[in-house]
Amino acid sequence: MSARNIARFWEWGRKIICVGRNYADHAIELKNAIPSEPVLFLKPPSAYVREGSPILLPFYTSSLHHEVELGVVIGKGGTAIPQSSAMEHVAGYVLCLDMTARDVQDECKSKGLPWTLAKAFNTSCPISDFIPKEKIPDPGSINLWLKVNDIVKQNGSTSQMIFSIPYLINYISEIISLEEGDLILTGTPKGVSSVQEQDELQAGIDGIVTMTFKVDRKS
Ligand SMILES: O=C([O-])CC(=O)C(=O)O
Ligand SMILES: [Mg+2]
Repeated sequence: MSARNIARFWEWGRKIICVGRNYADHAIELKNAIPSEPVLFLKPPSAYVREGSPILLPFYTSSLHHEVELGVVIGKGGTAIPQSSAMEHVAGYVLCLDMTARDVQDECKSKGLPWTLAKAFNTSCPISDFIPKEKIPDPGSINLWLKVNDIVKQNGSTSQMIFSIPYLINYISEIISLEEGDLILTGTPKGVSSVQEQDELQAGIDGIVTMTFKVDRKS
């Protein structure tokens, strides 16, 4: 049997752990409090979608939002990983979209219900090609951007994150053990907005990667 290739981690069926409200400007735009601890939720591996396939609008939303985020791919698992060695557990990165049915999330929030329908549906996690760790020596100071139909909507630096990548790896792994092939979505900067059928989403990390996805309705 050939060794598994971390560059195709999305095929392994591992978990996707998402951090919410990790940028103050995005917490403020949605009128949420700035968190004192990371806000966590999960997506299943069936949320992955790769370039060439569309992002499918769930039938139950009329406000599908884009959230561009840096994804951290775990290369070495662990429990209660100390911050000081956290980066040794990182294999690389991907650019991600945390697609969110915002109207459904608002309803869940008002009823005190979990965000599963808003965040975890099929194609809710578009990802770029795998970016080896060496290509991003300082993941705490890169620029993420997203355009809808060529109009810039999001443009933010990971230096604005409230909780750093080592902090998040330590915090998460105290609660949920991390495994090789897991992905951590680190939160979105401000500028989220809703997309429609046939819109084209383009996103990138300056100088590193770009990706393009079309929005479609399930036929
Ligand atoms: O739904 C939200 O706004 C929380 C979230 O995922 C983020 O901040 O990236
Ligand atoms: Mg998000």
